[in-house]
Amino acid sequence: MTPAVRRLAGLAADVPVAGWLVVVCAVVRTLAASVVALAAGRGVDAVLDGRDPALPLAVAASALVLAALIGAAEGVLPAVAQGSEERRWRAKVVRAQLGAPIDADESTGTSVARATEEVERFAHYRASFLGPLIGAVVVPVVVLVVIAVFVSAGVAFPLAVCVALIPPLVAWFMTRFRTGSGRFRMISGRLTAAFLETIRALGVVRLLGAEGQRRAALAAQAEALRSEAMRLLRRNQIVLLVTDAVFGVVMLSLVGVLAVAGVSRGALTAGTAFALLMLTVSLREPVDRLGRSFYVGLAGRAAGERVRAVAEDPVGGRGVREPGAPAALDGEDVRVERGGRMVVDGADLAIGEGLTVVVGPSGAGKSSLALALSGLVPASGIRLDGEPATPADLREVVSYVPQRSTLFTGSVRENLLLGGPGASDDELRDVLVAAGFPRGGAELPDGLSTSVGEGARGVSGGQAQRISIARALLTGRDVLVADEPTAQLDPASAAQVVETLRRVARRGRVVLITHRVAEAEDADRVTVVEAGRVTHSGPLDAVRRESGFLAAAFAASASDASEADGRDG
Ligand SMILES: Nc1ncnc2c1ncn2[C@@H]1O[C@H](COP(=O)(O)OP(=O)(O)OP(=O)(O)O)[C@@H](O)[C@H]1O
Repeated sequence: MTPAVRRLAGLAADVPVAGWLVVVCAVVRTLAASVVALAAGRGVDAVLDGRDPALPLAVAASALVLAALIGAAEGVLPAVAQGSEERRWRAKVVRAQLGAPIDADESTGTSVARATEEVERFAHYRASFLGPLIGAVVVPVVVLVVIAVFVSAGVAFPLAVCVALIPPLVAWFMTRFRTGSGRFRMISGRLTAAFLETIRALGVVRLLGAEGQRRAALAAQAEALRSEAMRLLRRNQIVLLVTDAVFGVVMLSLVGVLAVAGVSRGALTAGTAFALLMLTVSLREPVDRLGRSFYVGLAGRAAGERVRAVAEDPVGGRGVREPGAPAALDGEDVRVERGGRMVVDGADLAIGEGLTVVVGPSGAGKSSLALALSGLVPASGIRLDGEPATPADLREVVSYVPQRSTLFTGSVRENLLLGGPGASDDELRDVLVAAGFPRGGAELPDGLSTSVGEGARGVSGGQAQRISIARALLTGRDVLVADEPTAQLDPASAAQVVETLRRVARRGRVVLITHRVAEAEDADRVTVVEAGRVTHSGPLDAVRRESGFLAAAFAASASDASEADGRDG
């Protein structure tokens, strides 16, 4: 299949049933309009010849009513299809976004825009653009056949050449406009993200007294969006003008010349020449429609690519692993790109049984590696049971606990059930015991029914982190990756969380990313990440001897501890 054929096949696959109905309606309506033109021509001839034009005019009037009725149906079909297309694609996107985090680097603004305006544009494109687009190709062919059969093949041929120039012309304009709408999208996405950020951090903005600055920044971005929209509209108008000029001036002039020549040679009657002019007008109509909605086509196609990338991302991975056989997770020459820069660049690592503690300087790439291992940002080089693993494969075997615990408004029970739908209260209590609540959650004010608010209000930071670990354990996945779970906790809570992870690691595999090197005591292996690579990995004592970073970090940690002791003493 050539790329052009593949593109056409892809286009046809995108047309919903209503779109094909629109095409059928357009063809039938064109045939009815052709009957109107030809019968009107006969009427003109009848009048000029002094015959009764009643019959041809009655035929023309009936065909006109039919064409009008079909035209009305053509107007309603896309509107009906738009609603169902929108519901269908929005459900797919939301399911994919909830089912598996696509990419931790994607901004909230982008995710929201995709589930709202991009779905809307894509639905509009499928429901209202593709049918008329196919109509724009099919209808002129029907008109040309009518002209060849009922008017003159000699006239149909030069018109066919003229019509054949339309698709390349429109395609040329479309490719020119692609970059323009890409910029619009980017500016629009940034504005959405900036609005969301400001709303979320309104308290901080007020405390800083920075309302004016934020307002000015948002106004500047809104102005950039407005002027980009105007630029796009201007370009759109140019396209309309050019297509109008080609069809209005060139085509009608050509037909006018052909009609006059035909009549003066006696090859055409005046009525047939009149019919030819009317038919030429309906030859223009689909291109007019296309011209009016071509921006819908451009924006919709681009939105469709992004909607599809999410909606059709396989939420599930391989799904073929034997239950009970723990996944072997390792990486060779692991690379992770973020923001256009390679932030993990050639890391080799093995995640064995027990506790693997990952340490390294700030900005070395530890969090990026943790996200990649969890299937939350794309990476190359990660293997599962010796085979290259996709993010979807990894999400089936790895659970992830981030630095800030994510608990949703609701009860502890509801939050836990997100990790193990259908788990009984006894199972929830067991998992809470494993996560450092020896009384299975009875130590919380209301047990499993304790309410937590947005973020984790209602329980302490350490408790929230241990509830998050319990929820991760409920997923039953083989590897638990925790990225600095103690960074925001006081020493006592941090110690409880680390103790919990050590306990969990006794029965499985835990990867703990941390700044506190003391948490590496008792680890089964310590991995040092520096400048995007694993520089040392092995038992703590060996790595401590070999890694300058780790030796220095332990020395700093010991002097911090003795200073603290000195103060306490
Ligand atoms: N979302 C992002 N987009 C672009 N670059 C990013 C993103 N997140 C992190 N980076 C860059 O990737 C590099 C590694 O960051 P990462 O957070 O993985 O390091 P880290 O070792 O975990 O650092 P820290 O210990 O300070 O948390 C940094 O240079 C950072 O600027």
